[in-house]
Amino acid sequence: MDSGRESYHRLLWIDFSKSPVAPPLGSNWVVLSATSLAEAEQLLKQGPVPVGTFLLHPHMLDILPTLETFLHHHSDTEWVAQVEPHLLWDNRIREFLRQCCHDFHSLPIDPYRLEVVLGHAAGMAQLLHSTTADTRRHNTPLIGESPTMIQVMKTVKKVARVAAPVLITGESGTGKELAARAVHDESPRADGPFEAINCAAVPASLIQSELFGHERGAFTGAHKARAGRVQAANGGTLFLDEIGDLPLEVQAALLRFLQNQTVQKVGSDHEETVDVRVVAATHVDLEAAVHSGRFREDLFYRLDVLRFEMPPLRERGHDASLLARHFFQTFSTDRSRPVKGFSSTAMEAICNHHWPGNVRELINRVRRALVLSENRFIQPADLGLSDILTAGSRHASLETIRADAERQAILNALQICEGNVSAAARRLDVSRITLYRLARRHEIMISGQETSGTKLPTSP
Ligand SMILES: Nc1ncnc2c1ncn2[C@@H]1O[C@H](COP(=O)(O)OP(=O)(O)OP(=O)(O)O)[C@@H](O)[C@H]1O
Repeated sequence: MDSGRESYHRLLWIDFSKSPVAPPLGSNWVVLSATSLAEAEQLLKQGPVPVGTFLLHPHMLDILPTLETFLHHHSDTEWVAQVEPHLLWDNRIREFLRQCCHDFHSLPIDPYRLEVVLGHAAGMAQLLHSTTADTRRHNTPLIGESPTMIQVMKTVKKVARVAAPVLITGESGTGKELAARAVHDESPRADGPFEAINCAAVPASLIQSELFGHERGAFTGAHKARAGRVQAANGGTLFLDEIGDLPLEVQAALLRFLQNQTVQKVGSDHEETVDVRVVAATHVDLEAAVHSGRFREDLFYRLDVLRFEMPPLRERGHDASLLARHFFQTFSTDRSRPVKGFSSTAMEAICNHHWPGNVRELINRVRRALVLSENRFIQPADLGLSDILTAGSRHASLETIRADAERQAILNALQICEGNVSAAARRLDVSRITLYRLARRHEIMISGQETSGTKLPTSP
């Protein structure tokens, strides 16, 4: 395969309708259009196409099995379905999307959202094809060089070795799912399946059968028996995202499964044994949910065996700029006036922004800047961050600026010294005791002291 970055923006656009729509995409995409599977087949024969998308209309339910075979046959391409929203309630479509597609976009087309989804698919294709199958499995895809992220990566490796459940906490968009995948990839189960389910995204009435499957006729619309996600994860890992949103009755079933490694389909009277490792994630405080009666205490203790937190992006020092450069590379285009990179003020804005939406927000801002920027180098305004620098310089008191600089200097020193407190203290020309005191003041946690802020690793 051509290893050039541009080649990842080759896109196959399949529209089966009589009057196909013109793809509303930026010129960064090299679009190959097809109106039938035969035409698509011909185009795919001419060379690899990393991303493919097709419009799924209701009249196509009949050809779903043919489409499924076609997509499986071309599984080197990352497929994105464009679907009429009401079709998403059809179990066949849901299963089809889950089995055959990288992602889906609900119609009508929203060019910006569609570009984001296709961009992710292109990024994923690049990631998958630029590494061999072997190194892919053993390389964590988490990017970061800050002490907090290095600590996360070490923790991932440690927890991957054991079979106990893992609980990943952290704000939305910090990379909890990515970390869960890394746990799976580093574990002895790496060759098994990784099944992810977002408990908040599935309607409460469907989640039990989604997780554990159902027998034919178990409820209205259950035309045939189906295995659940737990069974699908047999031999691998089940990732339960937003576990705090699981309804109480499903929590009871999940607890039984965690205790016995057995599942019972909805409408069935017998249990099946499965071998599944559970990784759960939450952005809400599960302990508080237990106190308020929204989450079962016994389930909480079952899940909370190995816990780690994904730090918010604002606590990862220069990782924000590292990630910005990474996503810039991923989504960069071959436009006639290509954007070359970030201006120094844009980088400053990236480092100063609070990132409430974490890495997901960063991805979106970089993508938007790449599409909208009229400049050779991305400016703060292209990122929607022009206020940051001016607001920062207008309102921040000298004391705040000094405190920020002190905190950043400590984080940098610890990062450079790989968490070695003595070396970092020497570098900053302060005593170890002073460094511990300052770290406590700035809520930077170094092992051996108790604060609730940023956690940093220490060398032995
Ligand atoms: N350290 C990282 N390196 C590279 N990409 C990252 C990193 N962290 C997050 N991402 C990317 O950011 C996006 C959001 O990550 P992810 O979905 O894992 O977050 P999350 O914490 O599970 O979010 P939510 O709580 O909303 O489900 C994904 O596209 C992911 O690939």
